[in-house]
Amino acid sequence: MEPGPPGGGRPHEPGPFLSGPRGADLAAPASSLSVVAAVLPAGGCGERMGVPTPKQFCPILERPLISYTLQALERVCWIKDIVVAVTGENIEAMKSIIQKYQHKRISVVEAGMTRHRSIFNGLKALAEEQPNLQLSKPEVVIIHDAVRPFVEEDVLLKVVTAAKEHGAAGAVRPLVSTVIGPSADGCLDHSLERARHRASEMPQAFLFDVIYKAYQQCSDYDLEFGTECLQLALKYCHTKAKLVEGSPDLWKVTYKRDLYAAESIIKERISQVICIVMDTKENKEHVGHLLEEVLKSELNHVKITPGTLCHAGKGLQQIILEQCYNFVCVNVMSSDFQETQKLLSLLEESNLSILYPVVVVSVHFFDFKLVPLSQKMENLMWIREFAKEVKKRNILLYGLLICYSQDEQKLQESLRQGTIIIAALIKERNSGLVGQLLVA
Ligand SMILES: Nc1ccn([C@@H]2O[C@H](COP(=O)(O)OP(=O)(O)OP(=O)(O)O)[C@@H](O)[C@H]2O)c(=O)n1
Ligand SMILES: O=C(CO)[C@H](O)[C@H](O)COP(=O)(O)O
Repeated sequence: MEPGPPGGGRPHEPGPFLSGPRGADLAAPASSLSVVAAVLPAGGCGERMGVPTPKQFCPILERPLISYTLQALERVCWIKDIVVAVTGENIEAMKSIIQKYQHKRISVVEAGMTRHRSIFNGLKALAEEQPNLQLSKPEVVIIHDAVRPFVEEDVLLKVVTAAKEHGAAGAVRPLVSTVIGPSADGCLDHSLERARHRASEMPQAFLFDVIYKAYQQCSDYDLEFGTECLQLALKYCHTKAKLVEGSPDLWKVTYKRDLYAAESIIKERISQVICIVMDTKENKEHVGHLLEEVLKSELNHVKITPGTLCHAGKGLQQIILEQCYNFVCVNVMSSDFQETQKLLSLLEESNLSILYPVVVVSVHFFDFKLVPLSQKMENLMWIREFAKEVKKRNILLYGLLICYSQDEQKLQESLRQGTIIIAALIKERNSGLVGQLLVA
């Protein structure tokens, strides 16, 4: 990964939840003087996923799942240190992920044979001086599974604030299915009243001294078979955890289908804003403006924002800050790819595509009556070369040829067809289609 321009920081997390700079609308935990750290157990083998790669390293849009979880935690500026526990054989892979995706404030420790042992190793790294790690004991520690990528700042804040008051806190969800207890002969012994029970999810937070003492005292049986940190705090420190209602997105990626669900959520989040760039602003009759209007009316759930490539890309910098990962570039006035090439250079210079694939649809209008199709196609075939080049930087370039007609009705029909194609390209982010020229 090549470094970006000076000051061109890594982009923010997309999604409907952040309006300004990361977490600007959320205050730091109750007392802003408290030091908060996080421990992420990531040393499992993902048996239930049924694939050779441990699920935390499985790719979603070509980036490992764990990187999304790290991103969700590191964007919270009041979390000082994030300790990740991975198996010895994955330590180097983990370090490369941290470097490649420019994660900050992360320390890596060796995982244990069970989740509880991995968490304990993370806590030890925070409590005791470690030769290669510069960590200090926090007042509050968050524990969060590396395979729950959609944790939001508001729930982290809620569990931390509750942990400061109660000693321990954890996110819960209503049960989806009823929990039943079977007897030894495989028959129903008893069932729990669903409305009176909750599913324990993550994140959880603890006063550090409470959870560390609990882990130091707990039995080998607890470390081997236990699945609930809140229970350890109760059993060994008599600390009754406060339960905080969490969102459905906190679920744990466990089975293969969960990877598909996670990918859909991520794609949905990064498809909410489309920037339309064109080589003229003044002329309202410009066909690019007509396309903009159709995009706005057909994709009314998406924010369509005009972008400018003039003034050394200042307009684009702003759009990058607004977490836009989709660009429609209209080439009309300039020669075939001039505007698209300008846009691609600016995107390549920025760090926008480090975390998510950026879609660029290069739009070209074409009047059958004026230019022979073969001649136009010959020029546009260059798109394949450009696409191959920018794919290396995680930019997905597609071409779209829209038939231009003097007949207004026909033109509107082509524009609507073009909009459908643009929406599909953005939604799918299909890397197999890069460099293809689609016709509307
Ligand atoms: N020895 C272990 C086992 C699990 N974990 C971590 O604990 C979290 C939740 O555990 P789980 O979903 O059970 O993960 P796996 O043990 O990997 O999955 P499976 O039970 O299907 O094997 C995961 O981030 C996992 O990597 C860990 O750090 N160390
Ligand atoms: O949901 C949880 C809350 O405590 C844990 O993630 C879960 O219990 C871990 O167990 P396992 O590793 O066996 O899935």
